Amino acid sequence: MAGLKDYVNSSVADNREQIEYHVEQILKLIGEDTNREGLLETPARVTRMYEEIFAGYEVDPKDVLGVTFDENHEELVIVKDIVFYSQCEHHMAPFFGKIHIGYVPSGQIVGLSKLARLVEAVTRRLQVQERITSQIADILDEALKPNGVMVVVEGEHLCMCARGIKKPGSMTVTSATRGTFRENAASRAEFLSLLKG
Ligand SMILES: Nc1nc2c(ncn2[C@@H]2O[C@H](COP(=O)(O)OP(=O)(O)OP(=O)(O)O)[C@@H](O)[C@H]2O)c(=O)[nH]1
Ligand SMILES: [Zn+2]
Repeated sequence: MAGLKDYVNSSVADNREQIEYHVEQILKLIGEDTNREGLLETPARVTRMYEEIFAGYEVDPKDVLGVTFDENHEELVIVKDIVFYSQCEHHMAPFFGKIHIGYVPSGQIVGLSKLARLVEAVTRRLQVQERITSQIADILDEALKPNGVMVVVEGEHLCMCARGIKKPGSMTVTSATRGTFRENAASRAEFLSLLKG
């Protein structure tokens, strides 16, 4: 069997058969009968699901903000409540919630849908919440060179609810600030007050 490094830069679509094979092995190893009717299609279903939940590997998040527009608006722009679903890299268990993105342009704006596309590209892969938060802030900062960026992520982690410490309902909140939001408490306060509205 090929070693892991042979698969660097490959994706679910390149490896469907192998993934199906290994899912079937896991089903056997947990004591299941892989010939029973309900499980016959499960390796293929799991592989199709992986194509969706790991679709981020097909995209370079930096490419999502490739098109920007010249615009003189230099006040806060926020897109809030962008729903995300990701997989924690420690347990491969889902975590999900909402992402709020704000920036103060400095000559360049970006199509609003591109912010949601950026969320998809960054979250549809194995992640930790902190890295999602800082990657979104850094990619926006790099692409738009704005006066400031602030990202807040609220996530519920199934690895903390369904297993381990078992604390359903606990919410992890992470934030990243760049530029004016890092330097200026009033900017952070304005962003947070607009999230409440
Ligand atoms: N910082 C951070 N931790 C995460 C995230 N997702 C999962 N974790 C944590 O990753 C840690 C992995 O800890 P380990 O001690 O290696 O694994 P474990 O024995 O399964 O840990 P428990 O969950 O405490 O049972 C756990 O504390 C998880 O809560 C995340 O997005 N950010
Ligand atoms: Zn986890």
